Amino acid sequence: MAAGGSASRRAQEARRQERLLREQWQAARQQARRWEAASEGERRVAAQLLVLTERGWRLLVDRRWPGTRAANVDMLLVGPGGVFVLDVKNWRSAPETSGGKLRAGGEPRDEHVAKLLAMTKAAESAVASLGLSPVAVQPLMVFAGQRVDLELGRVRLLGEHEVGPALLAERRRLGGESVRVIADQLERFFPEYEGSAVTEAARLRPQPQSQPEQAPPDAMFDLDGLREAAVEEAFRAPIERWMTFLHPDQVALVRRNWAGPARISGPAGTGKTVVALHRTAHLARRGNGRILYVTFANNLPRVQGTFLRTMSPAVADRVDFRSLHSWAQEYLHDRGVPVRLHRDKAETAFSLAWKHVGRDSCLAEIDPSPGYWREEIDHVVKGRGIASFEEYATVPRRRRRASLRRPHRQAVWALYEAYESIRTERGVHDFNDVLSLALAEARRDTGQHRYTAVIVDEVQDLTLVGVRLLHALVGDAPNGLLLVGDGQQAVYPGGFRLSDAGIDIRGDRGQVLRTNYRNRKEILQAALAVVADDAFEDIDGLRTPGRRDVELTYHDGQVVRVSKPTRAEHDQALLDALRALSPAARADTAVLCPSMRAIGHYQGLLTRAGIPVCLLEHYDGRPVEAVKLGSYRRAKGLEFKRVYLPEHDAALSNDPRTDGTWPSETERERNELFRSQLFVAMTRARDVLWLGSVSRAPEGA
Ligand SMILES: Nc1ncnc2c1ncn2[C@@H]1O[C@H](COP(=O)(O)OP(=O)(O)OP(=O)(O)O)[C@@H](O)[C@H]1O
Repeated sequence: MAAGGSASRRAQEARRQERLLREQWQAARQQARRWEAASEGERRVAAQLLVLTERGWRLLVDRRWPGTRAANVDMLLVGPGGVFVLDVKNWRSAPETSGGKLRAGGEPRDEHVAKLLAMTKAAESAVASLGLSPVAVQPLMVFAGQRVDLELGRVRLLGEHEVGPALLAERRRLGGESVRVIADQLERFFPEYEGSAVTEAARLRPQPQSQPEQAPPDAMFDLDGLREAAVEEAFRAPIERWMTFLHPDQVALVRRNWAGPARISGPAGTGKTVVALHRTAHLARRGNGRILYVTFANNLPRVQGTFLRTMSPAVADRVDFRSLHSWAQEYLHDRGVPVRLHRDKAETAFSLAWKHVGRDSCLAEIDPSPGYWREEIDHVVKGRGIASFEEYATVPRRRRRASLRRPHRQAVWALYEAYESIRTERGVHDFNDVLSLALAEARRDTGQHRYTAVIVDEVQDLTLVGVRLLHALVGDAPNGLLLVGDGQQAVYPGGFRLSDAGIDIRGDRGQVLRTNYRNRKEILQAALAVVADDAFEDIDGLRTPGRRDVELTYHDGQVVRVSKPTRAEHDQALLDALRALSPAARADTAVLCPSMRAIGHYQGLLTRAGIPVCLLEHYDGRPVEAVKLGSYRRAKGLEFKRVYLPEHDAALSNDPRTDGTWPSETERERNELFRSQLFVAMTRARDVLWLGSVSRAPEGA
């Protein structure tokens, strides 16, 4: 990803790099020539790598592998591109890979791969306490005298000619100080090898050129590859810090072996997604199987896929980032199961059912709006896969406020049956049907499991059937199912417990993160104030108070409250605030709205004002110099430096009637859900949270 730069700037940089590299290459050749015990091929490999030491890399050569009696590690290289564990091979035949196996000269050579992977694991352990993610530690086999560029699982195989450019082309992960600290740590962990023929001086420092030698022409080395990579490196943007460094406790979760399904929970902004992404990359690098990373929302998988590709490009093609419903549809299609998903026709079927059996039933006394009963069918009846009235009659309706007595449940059941009969008659499926069909299919699917791991982000948004489906894909396999989420951020009605899904998470397989790395203190406090009175039940069945204890990393945030008497003035204040931002600042800014109608309104407003807008449904995580615009729900899992919430309190009827009771249980439930959504929207802000209100003067005032 080279950023910008005119052609002449690039040409200039190329000439500068060429000059520099020639000098560095001469010095490196002379230094490597002093390594008498090494073969000529190994010396040439070392010379390439010594060029890197002039560019901020540290090279450790011939180190002892702790925990083994006499084994050694050929080279460890630490630099801007991360940590590399190198095994240098002087084979006569070129390596070949096929079917995940390594061969050379017709002979299997897999034991070399296994050994290198074990050394890499030791290096990962050595740096885990520094918070370095295992995705930044990579095994490399380098072949003296060969031209090679292959991959075998997570191991990269490079020829002596390719290794230098490949390492320079690595994304920048580490700054100078990190390189120093990590190299020092590795030096301590992998001590000097006593039998080493390489002197300490040669190992670490370029030698003074006391006896200048004219380096002979070297057929294997030409500067083109290195120069190209060096120019690219000079133009590349630095990578986000979290893509390399985590808290050591987070690294431990990334690397942990779990004997069965596991769960990571924790309040907003505590790094759940970051840990899930690093773990995904780690599992993908460790094995050869495919991994499914799934969320409920459509846009989130795209964004997370972009992050993973940046963080660990080598394994990105073995991870499917999908929304649950699109994955389920594709799965059914692959299995030859016909699906006729039609949202509008299903909607019409429900409207007819409501007209025939709902509207005049006892349900209207509890809530006259058909929406509430549609949710009951979607999230409770079908979402839980309830197949008989007897089951529905006694089911605990989690996170549903209105208490339904038997006649009400009978009326719901009649409405459900009417809906199902009209829907079936019209030959259409709704979203819940897609998941139920996929679950039935997955349970029948006795063939090869297509995934070795399934990672579910924002699990609290799924229905019970959705979770059962994902569980069915990997069962209770070790490191198979990982559920990541936070019940406080549930933005859909209804809910379930893990025990309802037959998922048993015990002991260290349930982990809680507690340090918020995203929100400034003021922002988090404002957000927690919204849900302070809303205790919630998470999927483990635990009840937690709304105002949770969270450890905070950052302070000095800004909560800006703007209240105007009219919508026009309110909107003007929003535009003024957005106009004051530079184009680059707009790239990290979001305007979030509670409804589609509001999104339409603000899209028009911003566009007319000449402020570029990128709708969240089109956002894929790559930087774009436009203000992001979308619903509270679509903002799930994302974050922005600045978040603007126009008319944020318009839908909050936060004042119970004067006698302290709510107008109705269902209205209370709707308010609670809205507050959760607002909480999610507010906690997307890192540094600035803008809260707009229209404080219309009371009638007649
Ligand atoms: N160890 C860390 N050091 C610095 N920043 C971190 C660390 N862990 C996570 N972060 C940052 O904290 C922010 C929140 O992380 P993340 O989105 O993973 O949290 P989350 O728990 O999934 O949040 P939410 O539930 O609100 O969606 C991100 O900017 C992430 O880069």
